[in-house]
Amino acid sequence: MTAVAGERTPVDVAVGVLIDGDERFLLTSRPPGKVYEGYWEFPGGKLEPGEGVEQALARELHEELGITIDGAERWKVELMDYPHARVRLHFCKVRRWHGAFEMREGQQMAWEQLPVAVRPVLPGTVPVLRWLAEERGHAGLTHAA
Ligand SMILES: Nc1nc2c([nH]c(=O)n2[C@H]2C[C@H](O)[C@@H](COP(=O)(O)OP(=O)(O)OP(=O)(O)O)O2)c(=O)[nH]1
Repeated sequence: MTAVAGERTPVDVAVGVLIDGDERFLLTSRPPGKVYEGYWEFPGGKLEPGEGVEQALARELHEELGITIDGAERWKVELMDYPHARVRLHFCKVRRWHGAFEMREGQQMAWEQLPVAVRPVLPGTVPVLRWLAEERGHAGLTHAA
């Protein structure tokens, strides 16, 4: 059977754009053993059956980072086609959380400003950096090539 990219059913993914009091945003590196290992992204993960976006986001951020979020604001939705999957990314801004950060999957974390210092960033992360740049009136590069 031939799989045509456009025909694949997208997998819904909840993604958190955590923003601190200095307007820095949190990036995490993809853990060892996952596709795009070592690439930097906004933390999150796939919705489980029956879950909503906010619920999945709260669960994933707790599982991966050890924090409990106090609300999330839906921001943007983006469809991405990768060779391994077609994903619908639900980006949510998170400004309040509690608990200490623990990298529970062996990933790394970095609080970033534009342009982002860490590299490489995941392809699905690039548009988010552009939206942040637009909101913030940041001209020029958003990340290193
Ligand atoms: N978390 C996250 N995933 C992203 C971003 N951009 C982007 O294209 N993706 C893609 C990569 C993956 O194909 C998918 C997220 O799936 P994942 O494998 O990280 O999710 P998961 O934690 O549920 O993984 P698993 O349990 O199936 O191993 O979304 C992003 O900024 N953050």
